[in-house]
Amino acid sequence: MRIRVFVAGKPALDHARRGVEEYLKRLRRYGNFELVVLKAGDSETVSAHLLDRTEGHLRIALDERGKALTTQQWADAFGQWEQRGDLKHVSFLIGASDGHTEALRRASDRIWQLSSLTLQHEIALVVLLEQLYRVATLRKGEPYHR
Ligand SMILES: C[S@@+](CC[C@H](N)C(=O)[O-])C[C@H]1O[C@@H](n2cnc3c(N)ncnc32)[C@H](O)[C@@H]1O
Repeated sequence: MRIRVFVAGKPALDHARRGVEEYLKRLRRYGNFELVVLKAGDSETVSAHLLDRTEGHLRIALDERGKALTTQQWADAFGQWEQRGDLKHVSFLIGASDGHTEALRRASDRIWQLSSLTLQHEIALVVLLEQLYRVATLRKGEPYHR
């Protein structure tokens, strides 16, 4: 199962770029994680590209209005997806400055939040990668998550 994180535009904020690099480096030990950076643009364009690039994937739209889950619930969801023999790609989708379009929300399998606060998209990316790292260590029984 390949886990992809999609974001529009390379992180420009220095602190976000360093956070992204750090968690991607840490995630390398845990298998198939990839960050895909799409061209930046308005919500319509970015959502259309996200849909185009994730055809056939299990799509998780990240959105402040989404469902709030615990880290353990994220880990349980990963476990269930792995049990499914048919699931090759799970993709996490971060939206543009004005968020995801309604079409993308409808086409997503899950809509999850990272918090109920509105985060700048590069900060949302760092929080998401840290959470994926946390889930990976939790599932291996490693002591990072407590
Ligand atoms: C600046 S936010 C967009 C805010 C926009 N007003 C909206 O209604 O979605 C850009 C992207 O960052 C991600 N994001 C920001 N805050 C988030 C949160 N608390 N939980 C999950 N994703 C978030 C989402 O993918 C969002 O589309």
